[in-house]
Amino acid sequence: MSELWQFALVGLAGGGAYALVALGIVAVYRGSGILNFSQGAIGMAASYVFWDLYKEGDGSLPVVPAVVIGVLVGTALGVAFYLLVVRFLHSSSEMAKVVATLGFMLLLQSAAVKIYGTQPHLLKPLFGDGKVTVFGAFMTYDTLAILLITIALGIGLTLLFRRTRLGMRATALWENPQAAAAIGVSPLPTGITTWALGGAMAAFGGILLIPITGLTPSTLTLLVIPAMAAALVGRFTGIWPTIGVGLALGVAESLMRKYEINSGVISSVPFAVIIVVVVLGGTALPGRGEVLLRRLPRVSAGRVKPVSLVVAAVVGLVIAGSSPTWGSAMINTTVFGLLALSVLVVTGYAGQISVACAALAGFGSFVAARASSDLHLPFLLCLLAGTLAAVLLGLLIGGPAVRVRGVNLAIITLGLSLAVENLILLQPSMTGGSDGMVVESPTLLGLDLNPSAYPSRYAVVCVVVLAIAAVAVLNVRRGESGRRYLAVRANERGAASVGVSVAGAKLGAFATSAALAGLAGALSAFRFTIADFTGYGVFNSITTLAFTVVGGVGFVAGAVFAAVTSQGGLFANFVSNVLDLTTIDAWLAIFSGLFVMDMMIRMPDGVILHMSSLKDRTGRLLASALPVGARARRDRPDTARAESGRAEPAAAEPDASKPAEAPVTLPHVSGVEPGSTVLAARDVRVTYGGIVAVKDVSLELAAGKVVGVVGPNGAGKTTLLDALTGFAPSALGAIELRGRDVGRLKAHARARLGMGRTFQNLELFDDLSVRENILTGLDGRGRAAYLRDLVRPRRGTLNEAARAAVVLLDLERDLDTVVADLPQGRRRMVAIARLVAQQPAVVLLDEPAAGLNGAERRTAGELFRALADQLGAAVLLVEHNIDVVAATCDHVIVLHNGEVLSSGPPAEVLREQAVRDAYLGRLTPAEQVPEPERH
Ligand SMILES: Nc1ncnc2c1ncn2[C@@H]1O[C@H](COP(=O)(O)OP(=O)(O)OP(=O)(O)O)[C@@H](O)[C@H]1O
Repeated sequence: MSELWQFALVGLAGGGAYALVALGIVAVYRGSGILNFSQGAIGMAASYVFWDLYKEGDGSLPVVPAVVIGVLVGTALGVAFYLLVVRFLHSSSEMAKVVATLGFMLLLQSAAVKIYGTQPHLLKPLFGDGKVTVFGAFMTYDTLAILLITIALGIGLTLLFRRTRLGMRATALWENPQAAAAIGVSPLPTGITTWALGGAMAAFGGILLIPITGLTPSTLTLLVIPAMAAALVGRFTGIWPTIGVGLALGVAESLMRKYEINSGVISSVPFAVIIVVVVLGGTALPGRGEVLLRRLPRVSAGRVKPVSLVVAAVVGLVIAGSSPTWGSAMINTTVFGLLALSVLVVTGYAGQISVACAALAGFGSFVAARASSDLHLPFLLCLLAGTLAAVLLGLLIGGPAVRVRGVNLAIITLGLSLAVENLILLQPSMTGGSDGMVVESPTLLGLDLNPSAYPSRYAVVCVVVLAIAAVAVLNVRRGESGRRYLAVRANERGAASVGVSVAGAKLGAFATSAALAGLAGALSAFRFTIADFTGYGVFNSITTLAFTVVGGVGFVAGAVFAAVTSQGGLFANFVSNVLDLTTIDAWLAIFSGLFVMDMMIRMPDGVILHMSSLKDRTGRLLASALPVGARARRDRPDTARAESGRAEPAAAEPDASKPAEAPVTLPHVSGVEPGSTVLAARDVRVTYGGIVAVKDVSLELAAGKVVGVVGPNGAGKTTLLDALTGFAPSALGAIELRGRDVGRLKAHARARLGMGRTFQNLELFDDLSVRENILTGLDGRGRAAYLRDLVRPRRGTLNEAARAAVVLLDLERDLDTVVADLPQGRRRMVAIARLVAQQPAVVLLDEPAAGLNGAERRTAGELFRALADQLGAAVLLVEHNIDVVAATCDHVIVLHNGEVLSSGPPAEVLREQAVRDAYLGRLTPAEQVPEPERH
């Protein structure tokens, strides 16, 4: 027992350092809304300065002034990064913010390697060898100091955010930046202060940790991962939960050390526990209002341009074959290119910030090498084995993405990559350690491809593989799976409402991405006679993500750009061998970090989009100088659209824009008898904590009838819709759709069975075109699409119902317009067209006429009626506008405080005194409830 206690006390030192770094992350997040992945790197840089000055008494300064200067350096780094980078990112995407901090991390890390090298430095305890006794066990002065400082900073930060004007301003800015800006709160003072504090805490944590972990550029930089995990449990704002988890992590690691548990396990298990906690606390779909409208990186239309492809492949082959050095650089480039494509699929298309590609590649490499060295499988089968193994691991790493999103997912994937690295890739018993594993020389059709002997031959194979992968990734973009990914990336709730399995799409993206990474790793396994797996650390994942985002994370050309400029790639070979600048490598790494930050400020959509718009502008300039005939030939209408990443028109389909010869009608939903009960709900109840939002509501919806639901704000109308459609996880009660119990089905499964809905805030896919928004509701739902689209993408066509809706709602001209560019009234029409296209048997409309003008409201009212009369659907209409309700509905239900106050024909119900009191009380006696136009 006392021994356990002793180990627990020892663990408090490391845990305190985790907590200190994590507290810095919390301070910075609360002050500027940014999760600083460079927190550990700031601590590392400051620690090197301290170590340089102190060097265990050999330097020029005693410990205290050296610590003070180290902490000041950390403070200055934090403030400088805020002033030069962060403050320009306030309206940037989450991804740009993450990548900018990763860029700073790369900059500090490569600068430290350049200046100090990678050899570890050790220090004796900073506060001497003294100890205090705590319940029979010893605690060193260092540990005591770390603990006291952590607790003092915890109290200080709590007071800062609760009691000071600056802290309250920080909270205001964090909770509602627009409102805070409107009352004149400037983000600058809070930003500077919190980044200064963050930098100081990172420095403190780093310096105090040197005697425990030693000092290397990577150890302290990677401290950010457990620190992020601790801050994640405290949701990046809770100071004391963060401290508690940080300390617990350190203690757990120390206790495992007592039982001599494998070091890989020690560094992975506590973290794994945190991941489980966070994943269990996550949700399958974001809640109402949780989806923030944010700018997403642009994505290409996915057109394969055969000429560009052939030119690129020929250039690649020529370079690959030109000399062994270029061949080698080409192998590096293509391997990086595959990794970048893997990032493109999961992060660019599906919007999941995953920092795991190197771990997946490492695993693919490991399995391919084992297949060669143990099973002596032929080269191609080894590649296949590596690829498939990575897919399995990818599904495992992607698992949390089903319930965790955004930067939280970035942290979790980082942690899982670290676990893969520690548990598999760095385990000598499995991989042969630094000795590596002997692989057989690769051959193809009898041709020896041994990269050491024939780098050009192997490079040619790699170029062909990359070209095929690039075409497959472009195909995915044009297919059903691509639309699913983009729908999920844009709006998970909207995607589920049209029947897309959000979890399925995320896992599909993770699997495809893992296949590409695994293939990259498998190709690398044969790079030399001995495969080693030490080069697949999290820094490689970070660099790949950062470079791909800089190139353009939505564009295959962006991935190629990232590959060409990567370490050891074609550009680096050009600089070191053609320009003969052999010492450039370290500088290139430093410039890369600077470049990444600069790009996130100036061109967050990537270099490629910028180059393409430059090309566009030059083209237009040239065109204006050309004779008229030549100009007409040049100005093909689809050029700008394809290059700007806008959607291209789908394959041949009847032209919806032609004037209709007969009045357009919506085609009848098949298999639904007019007047039959389509949806029956009994005793539906939804609670949110202590609030009962819907109290035992029962209702029936019949085909061809419109039921209106009215009630004051907060009556529970939307919650009732959420419960019926599967968006309220806490809902109880029985819900039957066409006689089938759907109460336990997820939202997307109910949508597939014919339950269509709109949302108050529309939940459209803002960065997709109107046509693509509608197509997402029409696409097939099979899993086969994830494989089939790689080869034969289904571009999709608008069905009869969609075409009719497009004409009825006057959307013909907007079909290829990106939805974000439409005014609100037109966006409402898109939401309705997307719904109609699915030909649902039940239609649930949540305030669909809100914000429409008088004429638009009348058209909308007619359309809601047509949904029942022509489409034959059972319609439930939540609406505040009594004119619309009276004119459209056959039956009205009045909700008040979650309960049915009254129900019946509109003319009767809307006249009831109790209803008027509850909801219509604002009407004067002179005002009459209009007579319904029909029953
Ligand atoms: N996610 C949630 N967490 C906690 N309470 C919630 C949540 N969603 C809704 N509520 C509460 O449930 C009650 C019903 O809200 P709901 O939005 O369904 O009403 P509503 O009739 O649709 O109102 P409105 O007309 O303003 O849209 C309200 O008291 C609301 O505050």
